[in-house]
Amino acid sequence: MEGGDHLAHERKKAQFDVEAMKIVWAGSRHAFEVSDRISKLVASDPAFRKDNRPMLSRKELFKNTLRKAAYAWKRIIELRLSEEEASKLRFYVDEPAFTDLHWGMFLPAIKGQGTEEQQQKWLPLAYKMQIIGCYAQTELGHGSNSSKWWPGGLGKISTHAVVYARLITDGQDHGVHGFIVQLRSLDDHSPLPGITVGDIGMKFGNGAYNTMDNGVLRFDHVRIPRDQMLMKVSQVSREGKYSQSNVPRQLVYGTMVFVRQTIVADASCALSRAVCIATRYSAVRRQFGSQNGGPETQVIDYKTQQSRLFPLLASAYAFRFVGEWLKWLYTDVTQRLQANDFSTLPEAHACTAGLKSLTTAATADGIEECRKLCGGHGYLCSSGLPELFAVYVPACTYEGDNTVLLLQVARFLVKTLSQLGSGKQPVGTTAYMGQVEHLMQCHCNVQKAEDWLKPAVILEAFEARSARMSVACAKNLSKFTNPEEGFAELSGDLVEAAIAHCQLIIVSKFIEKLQQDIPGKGVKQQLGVLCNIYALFLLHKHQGDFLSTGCITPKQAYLANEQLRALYSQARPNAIALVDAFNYTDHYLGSILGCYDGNVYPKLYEAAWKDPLNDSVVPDGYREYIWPMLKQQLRTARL
Ligand SMILES: CC(C)(COP(=O)(O)OP(=O)(O)OC[C@H]1O[C@@H](n2cnc3c(N)ncnc32)[C@H](O)[C@@H]1OP(=O)(O)O)[C@@H](O)C(=O)NCCC(=O)NCCSC(=O)/C=C/CC(=O)O
Ligand SMILES: Cc1cc2nc3c(=O)[nH]c(=O)nc-3n(C[C@H](O)[C@H](O)[C@H](O)COP(=O)(O)OP(=O)(O)OC[C@H]3O[C@@H](n4cnc5c(N)ncnc54)[C@H](O)[C@@H]3O)c2cc1C
Repeated sequence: MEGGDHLAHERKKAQFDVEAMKIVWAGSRHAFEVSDRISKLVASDPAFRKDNRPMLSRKELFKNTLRKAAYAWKRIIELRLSEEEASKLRFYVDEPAFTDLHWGMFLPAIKGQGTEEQQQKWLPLAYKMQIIGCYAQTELGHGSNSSKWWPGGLGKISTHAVVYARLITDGQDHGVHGFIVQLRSLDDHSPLPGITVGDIGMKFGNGAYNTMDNGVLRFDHVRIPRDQMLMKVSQVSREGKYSQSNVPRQLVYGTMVFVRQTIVADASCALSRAVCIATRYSAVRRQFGSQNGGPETQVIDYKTQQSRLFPLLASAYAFRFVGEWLKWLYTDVTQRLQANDFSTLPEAHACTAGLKSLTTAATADGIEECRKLCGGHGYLCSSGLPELFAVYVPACTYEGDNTVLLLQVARFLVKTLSQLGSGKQPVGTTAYMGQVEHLMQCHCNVQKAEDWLKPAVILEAFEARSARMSVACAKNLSKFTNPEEGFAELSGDLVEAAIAHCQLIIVSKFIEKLQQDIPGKGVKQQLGVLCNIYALFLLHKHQGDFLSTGCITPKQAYLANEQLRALYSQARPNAIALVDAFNYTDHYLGSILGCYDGNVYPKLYEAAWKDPLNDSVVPDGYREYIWPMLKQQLRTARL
């Protein structure tokens, strides 16, 4: 390796089998092999180069994305890639594009809400990319009748859209329904009569999400054929008669449940990527602390650096496992829906909404923290972190604003509690509410720091905190005569209760993961350390909740923090190997600071000279603006 492996000494410190951890991270040997093969395929193909993105104008950037998308599709066909491989290829190309919405929302919306007949008609066209679709729900203003605004892929490329609009028959408003609408001619791509469509303009960050054509759409007397209304949930007959299938109306929002579940898995990817960069760089970077003329301290050895970095490393793993579980939950609810069992839909909605909110918020904040952990160099585009942040941060808003989603979770929690009175036993992620009487009065029995390593102790503390916060909200709500008024007044507390519940889910799924058989020397032990870091970090951060609800004492909070410090020391020698287990190529990371060999400084130096500003020694504009100014100063000085 050119320049040698500057992190080799760190890799030797690992106390576990990194190859085995790679399989755990990927989810299975098969998933690992697909991911490994496809990531290398993308990394080795110059057509997928991405380091020039920050330098390109919007038009160049967008055209480049179209080129990459077409080339990716060509490779998918040539190599006869499976759906799984093709989706990995798009993932590793790592550039937001209209194809994300085509595959990620347009197709799932038709699958989830279209009748068999509609699926047979539209899906083959979409699978072969003979039509390109987007998902048009959000409006410019309020309501479902102004202009669509934001849909990705809509602005310049989509030929079709699933449009959400109010259905009115015989003067009666039946609420929002999905319709497949053709937007553009399949011959010359011009908008069809009555359709106004275009891009909404530049977004946050240079390059970044500007590869996407988020769009605006208006209709003027556009006729949508009756059979293009998605009719699985409700139907309109030829005579204009409206009817509903014997299924919950909420299925209209099913695409969001699907996509939110994928967003949780994506959060672990984005966070792990930032953490990989910050961890490798923290091991390379030395700053101060030299004794007797020896080398300066690696910044990763500073406890403050560890207390900021290692919880993020642990969160990346936690989100990975909760994402895996959420995928299982989604598959389970889908199978039940097919068998007309709708009982788990509200829980699936609450879990996907809440976990989407929690994981995206923590990831967006985590990426920014990683930038700061890399000091000044983190601010350079070549660190990969500014672009990653700019691309990632809208995840806190799209697919439902995070606060709005937490309010959905809060409604579910309040409903669950109110049903306890009627004897309905909560199941799944709310099963703990069934022991609410115990959880309202139990005492944490931690007496020494190591007691905090017991999974049962951690679980009970998180369950008690969540139950007590939800019960407090329910009690306060009961004081209002108008429940909606009460909900609005107490929404801040309700959001906090929802956060406590979702944190409990993540912690409990990490603990459940550790109860499985996990092969590989030291792998389970390292995951145990990360699980405890994740749980105790949350406990430390939210100790106000735990203390004010009386779940723990101040002494126990102190002991949790003491244990946390000890866990950081255990994680330290394994840190580099734990990020190597993500198996990211340098191409995917897109970061000089995070490169595998840790040969950061020569690469930074070399990259600087490639900046277009360094093409000439004297910059454009010097003669025009600076030289006359200097000359003027010179003249004044001589006078
Ligand atoms: C779905 C919204 C718009 C509904 O709002 P509203 O009409 O006010 O209804 P309620 O919030 O009162 O809910 C009624 C009822 O339905 C349940 N419910 C809500 N959502 C779902 C769901 N997804 N699945 C199942 N059930 C659901 C809710 O619990 C209530 O049940 P009750 O038993 O209590 O009656 C609103 O809730 C919402 O989700 N807003 C967010 C809008 C959103 O996510 N938009 C996404 C646009 S696409 C996008 O952003 C794409 C991004 C790009 C990319 O992903 O790359
Ligand atoms: C990059 C990007 C891509 C997108 N892609 C798509 C797409 O492909 N298709 C599509 O249809 N849409 C898309 N969207 C739109 C996205 O789904 C919406 O922006 C999102 O759902 C939030 O809705 P809003 O913009 O109307 O925010 P608002 O609802 O106006 O939120 C503004 C503020 O009000 C608060 N608020 C709103 N309602 C409540 C409430 N009931 N109680 C308390 N507080 C509240 C919110 O918390 C927030 O702080 C995209 C958005 C972005 C940024």
